[in-house]
Amino acid sequence: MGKASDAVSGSSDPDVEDWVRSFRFPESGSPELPPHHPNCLGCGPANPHGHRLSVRRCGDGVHAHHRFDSRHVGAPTIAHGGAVATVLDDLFGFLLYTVGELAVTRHLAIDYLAPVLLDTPYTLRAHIHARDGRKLHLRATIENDHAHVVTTATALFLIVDIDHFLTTTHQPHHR
Ligand SMILES: CCCCC/C=C\C/C=C\C/C=C\C/C=C\CCCC(=O)SCCNC(=O)CCNC(=O)[C@H](O)C(C)(C)COP(=O)(O)OP(=O)(O)OC[C@H]1O[C@@H](n2cnc3c(N)ncnc32)[C@H](O)[C@@H]1OP(=O)(O)O
Repeated sequence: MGKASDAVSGSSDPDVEDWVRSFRFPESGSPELPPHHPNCLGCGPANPHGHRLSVRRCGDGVHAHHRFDSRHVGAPTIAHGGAVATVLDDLFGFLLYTVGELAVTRHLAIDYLAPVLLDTPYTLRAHIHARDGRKLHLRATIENDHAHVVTTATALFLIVDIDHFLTTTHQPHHR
């Protein structure tokens, strides 16, 4: 797959430029998918507040094993819904490795079917439900060790070019 930096047109932020220059889509055969940024809140190994999500390809989709911990408490023993959303958003992001295009979250919807418990193992899965031009319609589940689905999520990611990450001033978009 190509380098994301092929279309770089310049940036005022050297950190962003570095990220763009070094970003690679991994070979399609590799099951392990790397974090897209070391400080990412979802998957970055260098972020002390992060989830350090570790994601693999699984068929046409991706999957991960994850435990929320005491940093992610909402009510006692239960993970904060925002922490769950963070992890699902990041998991969706890993599908971009299977698409080979850069995209960002435009819409994220979550059904919290049952509490997600702290210090408890869960399996997360995501796949591309449909693609319509730039629009990627994505679906995900979180399942406990008894094969009960505790959370479902859908997302719309929109494919963007690299300039999206190099532009320092974005105008709001209205629907
Ligand atoms: C932190 C970012 C990291 C991203 C990394 C990317 C790639 C790296 C590759 C692999 C990485 C591995 C893991 C990644 C891990 C995590 C990823 C986290 C992802 C995020 O956390 S990312 C941050 C949050 N995200 C944003 O920061 C976006 C802010 N936003 C914008 O920057 C603009 O909003 C933009 C550019 C998205 C779109 O702007 P735009 O102007 O190009 O698009 P426009 O509005 O025209 O809509 C186009 C068509 O979508 C239709 N449409 C719109 N909304 C709809 C809805 N709700 N339902 C149904 N259809 C809808 C319209 O109706 C139209 O349809 P049509 O074309 O048919 O008319």
